[in-house]
Amino acid sequence: MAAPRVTMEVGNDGVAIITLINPPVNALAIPIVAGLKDKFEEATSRDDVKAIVLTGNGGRFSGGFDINVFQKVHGAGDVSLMPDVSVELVVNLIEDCKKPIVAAVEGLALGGGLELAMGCHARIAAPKTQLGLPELTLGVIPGFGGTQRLPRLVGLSKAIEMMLLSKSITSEEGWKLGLIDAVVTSEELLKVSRLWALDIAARRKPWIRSLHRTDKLGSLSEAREVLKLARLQAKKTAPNMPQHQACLDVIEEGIVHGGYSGVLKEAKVFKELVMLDTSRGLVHVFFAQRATSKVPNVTDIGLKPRGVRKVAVIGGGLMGSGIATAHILNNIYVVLKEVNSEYLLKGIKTIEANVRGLVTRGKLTQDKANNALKMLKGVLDYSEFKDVDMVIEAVIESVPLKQKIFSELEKACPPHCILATNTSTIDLNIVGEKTSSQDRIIGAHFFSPAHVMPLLEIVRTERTSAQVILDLMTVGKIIKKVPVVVGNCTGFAVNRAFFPYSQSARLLVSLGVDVFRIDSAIRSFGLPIGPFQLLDLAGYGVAAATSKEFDKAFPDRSFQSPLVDLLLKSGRNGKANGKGLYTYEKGSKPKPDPSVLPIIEECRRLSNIMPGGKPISVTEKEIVEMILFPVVNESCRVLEEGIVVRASDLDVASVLGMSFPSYRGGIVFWADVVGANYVYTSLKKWSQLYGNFFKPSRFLEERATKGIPLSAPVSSSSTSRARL
Ligand SMILES: C[C@H](O)CC(=O)SCCNC(=O)CCNC(=O)[C@H](O)C(C)(C)COP(=O)(O)OP(=O)(O)OC[C@H]1O[C@@H](n2cnc3c(N)ncnc32)[C@H](O)[C@@H]1OP(=O)(O)O
Repeated sequence: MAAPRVTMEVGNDGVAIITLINPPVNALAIPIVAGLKDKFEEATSRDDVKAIVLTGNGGRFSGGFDINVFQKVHGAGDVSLMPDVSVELVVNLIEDCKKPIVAAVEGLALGGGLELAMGCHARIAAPKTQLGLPELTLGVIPGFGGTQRLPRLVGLSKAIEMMLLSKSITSEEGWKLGLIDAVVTSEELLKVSRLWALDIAARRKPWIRSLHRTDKLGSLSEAREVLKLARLQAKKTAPNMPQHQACLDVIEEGIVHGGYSGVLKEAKVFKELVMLDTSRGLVHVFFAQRATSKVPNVTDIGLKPRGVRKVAVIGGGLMGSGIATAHILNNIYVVLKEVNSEYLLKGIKTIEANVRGLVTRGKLTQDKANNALKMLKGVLDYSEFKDVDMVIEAVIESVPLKQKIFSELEKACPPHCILATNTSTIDLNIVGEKTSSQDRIIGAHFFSPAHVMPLLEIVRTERTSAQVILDLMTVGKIIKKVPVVVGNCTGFAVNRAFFPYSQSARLLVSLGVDVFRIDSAIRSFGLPIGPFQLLDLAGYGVAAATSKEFDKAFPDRSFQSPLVDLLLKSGRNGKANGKGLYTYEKGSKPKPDPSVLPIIEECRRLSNIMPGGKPISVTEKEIVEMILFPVVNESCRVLEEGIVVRASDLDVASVLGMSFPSYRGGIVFWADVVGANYVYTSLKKWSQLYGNFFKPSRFLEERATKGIPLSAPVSSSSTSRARL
C-alpha cells in the first residue's frame, strides 16, 4: 500500500485542491497531519492561489484521526506522541487562513475528519455523507476543536446529542441544521466547492469562522440548563465513563469564556483522557472487533464468499424467530419451518412483533418493515428446501431431535447448502453424526434476542470447510452482526468462559453474601444487570439445563447450587411468570423480593459451606473479583485450548455476548490490566478457603509466575488441543 500522503493541485481558476490520501478511510495519520500543514502553508503563501478546497481521495473524506496513534500513546505511555493539530493546523492554518477554504465532503467525515471540515469556511457535501464525532466511543473527546465548533454550527442540544451518543447524521440532515452549506451530487462536488471558495474570496458568499459564532448557542442561562440536563443524563447512562462529563465541561468552558478558550481546554482534557484505562479499553475493543474479520486459513487463502440468498430456519421459537427476523430485515429470503400450523403461526407472529417493535422504537420505517415481512414464508415440510443456500436449525437442545433433523436436511437441501445449528452447548460432531456432510456443518450461535444482540459465534469443527466458514462470516456481516469464529467445545467461547459467572454468584450466596448486594456490585462494575437479575430474565428452566451441561463437562470445577431447584419448587420462574428473586410490575423497575429470603436461607443450609456456619464478610471489590476471576480462569483454558483465534476475540465476544463493559476492554484485556499475578494469587487463596471451584488453571499459573500477559499469543506447542 502506498504511503499516506497529501497532494495539492492548483487549477487555472486559482483554486488549490488539497487531497487526503490514506486508504481505506483517509485516517489522519501523522504524515497526513504533517502533509496538511505543509500544503496549507504553501497554498497560503503562493500568489497564484486565490482559494482552497480540502477533500479526501476515493469517495471518503476522512474517518478521523489515526486511532493507531492512540495505541502507540497507550503502549509508550507517552502523550507527546499526539501532534498539535487543534491550534497549529485547524485554528492557525485553516480557520484563520487569509484565503477561503471550503471542505468538499463525501462518504464520511468522522471525528477529526469532520473537525477539519468545521474549521473550513464552508462545507459542501455529497448526498448521504455520514457526519459525526464518535470520539467518546474511544474514551476521549473530540480533540481538533469539535466540542466548540459543532455547537456553534448545529446548536447546543443537537451537538451534545451527536457527541454524547456518538450519533452521526447524514449530509441532508446536516444541511437542514446548518453544518453543511450545500448538498450536491458526487460528480459536482469539486466543481461547486471550487466556485464556492472563489465566491467567498470575492465576498459574494459569507466568510464564516465557526469558532467566532455565538448565534446558535442561546443565552448563558439556557445553555447552562441544557448542560445540566445532559450531565444528569450522562450520569445515568455512562456512570463509569469520565469522557462524558469532561466533554460537557469543555463545551461549557467555550460558552462561558469563548471558543478559543474552549479549544485550549479541550486539548488539555483530551490529553488527560487518552491516558486513562477507559480509552485503552475502548481503543482495544475497536481494533479487536476489526481483527475478528481475519481468520487464518479462511480469510487469507483467496476464497470468495458465495452468495446466500435464501435461508431456511427450523423452529419458530424465541431464537428461531429472532434469527429469521435478523435475515429478513437485511433482505435475505427466509422460509420458517415448524412442525404444525399452531407453532408456525406463533413463530410468524413473533417475527411480526419483532419487526413492529423496531418501527415503534423508530429504528425502522414502515415501508422497510413491510418489505422485510414480504421476505418471509412459513412452511410445514421440506419442499421449499430444494434451493436454500443455508439452513439454521433452532429447535430445543435435544440430541436425537437435532440428529434426525440433520439427516433429513442432508436429503432435502442442495449439496452446496450450509447446514448450521444454533445450539448453545451441544458438540457439533454429535449433531452431525448421522450425516456424511461434516464439511458443511457449522454452528451459528446467536444471542437472545437474536435480531438485536450483535454477536454471532461461528462454531467450526475440525471438518468444517473454510468456504462454509467464510460464507457464514459474510452472511453474519450482511445481517449486521459481528461474527467471531470459535472452536467446538461445551459452551463454545462465550458460554464456556462465562459458565463460572453464574456459578460463582450462587457460590457467594451459599457463603452468606446477599443476592441483591451481588447484583448491585456487578452493576457498579459496569454490567447492565447482575447475575441474579440475569437468572430471572433467562428463566430457571434454562439455567437448570445449562448448569447440568457444565456439571457434566467440567465436574472438577463446577459448583452445584441448590438455589435454582429451590426457586422452581417454590413456584418461581423469574421474569417469565413475574415471580423471581425480583418482583416485576409493568412500568416499574424490578424490585428485590424480600419473600425470597427464606428460600435463600434454605439454600445456604443445604449447601452448608459457610466457614464455621457464619456468612463470610466481603467488600464490593471482593464480590466483583470472586465472580469475575473464575471467568478469567476459564477464559485461560479457552485460550490454551485454542477455542478462539486470538485473545482479543474473547474480549469482543465478552463485550458483545455478555455485555462486559467495553470500556474495560473485554475479559482478557481487563484481567491483564488487573494483573495476571493478582488474579492468580487471589484464586489460589480462595481455592484454599473455599475449594476447587477457584483453583487456578495451569495456563494462568504459568503466565502469572512468568509475568507473561494473558493476552500474549499462545504458542502452538503449548496449545494442548489445537481447535482452530
Ligand atoms: C482528535 C480527534 O478528535 C480524534 C479522532 O478523530 S478519533 C477517530 C474518530 N473516528 C472514528 O471513531 C471512526 C472510526 N472508524 C469507523 O467507525 C469505521 O471504521 C468507519 C465508519 C470509518 C468505516 O467502517 P467500515 O467501512 O465498516 O470499515 P472498517 O472495517 O471499520 O475500517 C476499515 C479499516 O480502516 C481502519 N480505520 C477506520 N477508521 C480509522 C481511524 N480513524 N484510524 C485508523 N484506522 C481506521 C480500520 O481499523 C480498518 O482497518 P483494517 O482493514 O486493517 O481492519
